[in-house]
Amino acid sequence: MPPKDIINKAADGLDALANTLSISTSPTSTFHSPGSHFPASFGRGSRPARAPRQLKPFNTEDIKILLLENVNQTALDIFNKQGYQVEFHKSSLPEDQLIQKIRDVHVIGIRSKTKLTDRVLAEAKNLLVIGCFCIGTNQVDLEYAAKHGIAVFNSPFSNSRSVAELVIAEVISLARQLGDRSLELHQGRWNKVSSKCWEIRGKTLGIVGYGHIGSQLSVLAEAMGMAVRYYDVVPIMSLGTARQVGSLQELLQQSDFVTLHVPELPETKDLIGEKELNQMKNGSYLINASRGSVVNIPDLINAMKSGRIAGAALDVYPNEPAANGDFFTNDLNLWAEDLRGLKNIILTPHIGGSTEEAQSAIGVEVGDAIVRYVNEGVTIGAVNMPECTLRSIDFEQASHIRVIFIHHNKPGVLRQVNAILSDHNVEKQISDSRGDVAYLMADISDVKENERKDINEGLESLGACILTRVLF
Ligand SMILES: NC(=O)C1=CN([C@@H]2O[C@H](COP(=O)(O)OP(=O)(O)OC[C@H]3O[C@@H](n4cnc5c(N)ncnc54)[C@H](O)[C@@H]3O)[C@@H](O)[C@H]2O)C=CC1
Ligand SMILES: O=C(O)C(=O)COP(=O)(O)O
Repeated sequence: MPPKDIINKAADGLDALANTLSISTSPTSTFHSPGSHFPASFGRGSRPARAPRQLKPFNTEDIKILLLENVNQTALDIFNKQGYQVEFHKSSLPEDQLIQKIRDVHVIGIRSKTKLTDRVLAEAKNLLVIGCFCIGTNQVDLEYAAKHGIAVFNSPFSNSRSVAELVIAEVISLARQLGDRSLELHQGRWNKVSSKCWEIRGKTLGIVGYGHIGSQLSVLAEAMGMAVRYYDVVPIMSLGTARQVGSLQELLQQSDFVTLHVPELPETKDLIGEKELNQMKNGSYLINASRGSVVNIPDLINAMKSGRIAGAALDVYPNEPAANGDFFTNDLNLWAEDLRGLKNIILTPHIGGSTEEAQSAIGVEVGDAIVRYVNEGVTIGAVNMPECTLRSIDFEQASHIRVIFIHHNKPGVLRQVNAILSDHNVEKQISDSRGDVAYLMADISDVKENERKDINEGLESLGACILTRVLF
């Protein structure tokens, strides 16, 4: 009978998982070489390049992955190529079903809708990694995940351009009241007006949050002849002739259009409410494609009814329907029908990042990151773990193993780890910490099959252990 305990989550007693993963040193024909993600010279200095060995920690067919929210086909292709068992859903799941399913899987892939709270994650005893196939990670309890040895990856900028282009379209559409004119004609009404319709040339765009999306938008807006001002909590280099202003109030007072591109944080909740709407220019416009919590929508409704705000475009809402075809009514958000009844408001169903280009790029980016993490333990790009990598094990190094040890960041742990590894030659090692959690990778040479188990059990027995994985 082959030895089985290759992955163990010490804190949670992961016997069930361990029993499903059997050791095998012969890669299947579907196995995709993780080494191919890095240039051949990666980290090698002047040594001649040698073929990287595929780490094969276990039968990859045993890895179970739950993909929700219509994650792109590109990711499915990557996981299928690995032989992972993929369960795919087009929408998010109600919490009780999510809890049921998450108990079983090693990987979960979500987008912005699925909330992975501590309550849900507490049930995820087998979970190694979460892939957010989007930019935002506010839907995941990142700290809880890290403390339980669960890495989280996202795609930090693959849909930024799509959001920026949508916002440009909305600036013009609001200035020309396109939504209303189109709706009227769809209803058979001809209504040719120029009153309160404007060119955007020469107008000021105020960007709140000058990160990946805000700065991309800045370039597009200037190309359309707009003046750009931005407010951010950190100093950021201006692109083109855009100018950073010192306060949100200053930005609101100067801008004809205000657009929000901040993450969901406690500090950005209701960032725009009654006070801020009153600071905006009379007849100005508000665009929110960040998160629904950033704007106080009842206050916006009042400001639009009073005419202070001449138009708005919203792509995100505090509560969003779970699936296409679901209704956007007062059952979901108390003010939904009031909002829908306003003039010159563009309401879109969270489609800022929903383009073919963005979704296929995100599928590849997050899919690859997950495979690298599962197969090689590489955390580059993780949002809640220290970022560590080691150059791949060479093909000739057949008896080398890679040890991954996620642990509490306490004094003396590395001494204990090295005592366990001291009978072997540690070829290379890296260790880094992020808050309370530390991550160690070590490649060890000439380890016999029976010694792998000893190393695994030795590391697992340390009090600081969160998760030990032995890959070979
Ligand atoms: N509607 C959609 O489909 C999409 C929405 N998003 C949302 O857009 C957000 C922004 O995305 P990125 O530009 O990629 O993020 P980013 O992290 O590159 O930039 C965010 C910027 O906001 C700034 N910031 C943080 N708190 C602030 C505050 N209180 N006031 C002013 N600035 C503040 C940060 O310093 C940073 O420069 C994401 O977090 C996500 O929630 C992202 C992609 C698609
Ligand atoms: O990337 C983000 O943060 C987004 O908001 C896009 O979310 P989605 O992938 O459309 O659920």
